[in-house]
Amino acid sequence: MVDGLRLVIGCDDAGYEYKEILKRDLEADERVASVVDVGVRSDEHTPYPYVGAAAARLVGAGEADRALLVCGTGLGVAIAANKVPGVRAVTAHDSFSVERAVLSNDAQVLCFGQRVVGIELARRLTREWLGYRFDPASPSAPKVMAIGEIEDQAAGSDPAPNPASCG
Ligand SMILES: O=C[C@H](O)[C@H](O)COP(=O)(O)O
Repeated sequence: MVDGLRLVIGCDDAGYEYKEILKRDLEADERVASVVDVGVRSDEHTPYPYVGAAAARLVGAGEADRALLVCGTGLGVAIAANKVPGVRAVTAHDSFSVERAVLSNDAQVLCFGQRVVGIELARRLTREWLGYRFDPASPSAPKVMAIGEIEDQAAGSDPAPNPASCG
């Protein structure tokens, strides 16, 4: 993946104000190629699982590189997004966790809680997040692959993962 990230942004009604602010920031960032807004709009009240899953499906299908999601806590949208095959979503409200979410976990989805973190910190964390790229040759890569193997096994298509494969 190179610069020019294709992003998705979404929220429930508890995350709407932050979503709008972060969306404007992303649209103005030269590292961002596109931003697709999956809602909600100001007059919508779609429950967070549907918004989280809609954003994650675009990532899982390869139509977007990453998603940024906001709900009250950042927890519900992450749980919903993680139900989509191939998607790794995290909630992170500190700089180190945002860095490791990409560099250790190759997480494509970052989630914030509007009721948890201040807007200026959320904006800063979003800027930092855009600068990280997962290295598929790093020692973290086999562990990320193991997550996929566990997912395949849970879907009933693969044998139980072998911990030795993580080194
Ligand atoms: O994780 C859930 C979110 O915080 C959501 O915005 C609020 O959910 P609730 O209304 O069920 O508390």
